Amino acid sequence: MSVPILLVTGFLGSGKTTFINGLLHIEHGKRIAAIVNDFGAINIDEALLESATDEVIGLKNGCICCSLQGDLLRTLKQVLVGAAPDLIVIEASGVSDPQGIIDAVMDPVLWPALLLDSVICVVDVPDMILTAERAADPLWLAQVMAADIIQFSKVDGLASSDLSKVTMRLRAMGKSGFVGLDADNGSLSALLGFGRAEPRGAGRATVQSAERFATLEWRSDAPIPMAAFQNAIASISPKVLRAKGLVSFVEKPSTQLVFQLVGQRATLAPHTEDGVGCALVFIGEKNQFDPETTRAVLDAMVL
Ligand SMILES: Nc1nc2c(ncn2[C@@H]2O[C@H](COP(=O)(O)OP(=O)(O)OP(=O)(O)O)[C@@H](O)[C@H]2O)c(=O)[nH]1
Repeated sequence: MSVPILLVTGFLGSGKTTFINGLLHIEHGKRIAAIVNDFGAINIDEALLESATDEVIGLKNGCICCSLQGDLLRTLKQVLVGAAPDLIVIEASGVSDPQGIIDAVMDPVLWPALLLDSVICVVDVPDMILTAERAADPLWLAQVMAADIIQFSKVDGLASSDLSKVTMRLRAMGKSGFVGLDADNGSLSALLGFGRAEPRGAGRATVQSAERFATLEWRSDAPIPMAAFQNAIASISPKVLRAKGLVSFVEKPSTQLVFQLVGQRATLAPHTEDGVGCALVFIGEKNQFDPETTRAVLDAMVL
């Protein structure tokens, strides 16, 4: 029997990892392998999902829709060796056009053993409301249009009229499958089988992201002062689309925290494991975000 694949796509910081984490924590009795792709060299998503499932495989430093397509196929073959899982969840990076991944998993050699079941696009509802240009972004559009199912994220506290407006806009784009309004109430059975009947021939030309985005990986073995970190992030954030990683502060050096920045919203949350030092990744549009200037700001925190 073929192993179903659930492909989770969505823009940078839309909530893909959070959604998958929610899914993996539901009591479903299935053995799930998760393949997560981060654009940068630090695969924080892999670390965040590790406690939730049997097998998490991180593919980093590129995009599984283009430069890492070969790695994705090798990984899928490896996952199928021995006792195959009941389900494979693939998290695309926020800069991936899912069409490249859809094309890759339709590989004729793998096809009998795998079935691309459903493509889910996580849509950040407040971002769609507040960022006027989002709906015209070719990458965002490619992610939404490739999806069988739209999963709304960040709807807590949102007016129902805002949610209706967003739903209507997506319906006008031809989208009809909407499930779960937060990561906790999505259930596997509601997600599987959705797109199975969809014809998925060789796709359209994919949206290329390599020319559009720049990334920076920044590490420090030493903890950093919290105030210096806050100041550095305040000065960097206007030019950054997404940042995430682990940080530890001199005020509590052996406690690592998970740092998340989406747009202008930054959060720090406890990490499940203790550790010292920082490993952060920043992503921005090349025409706004300069990795070397950003590195200098971050380096100044530890001098
Ligand atoms: N309030 C709220 N916050 C959310 C929700 N989903 C995600 N977030 C927050 O949004 C931030 C980004 O979430 P992730 O799940 O890492 O997003 P992602 O799409 O995996 O990000 P990338 O893969 O880096 O593009 C984190 O700070 C999450 O805690 C949600 O439904 N509600």
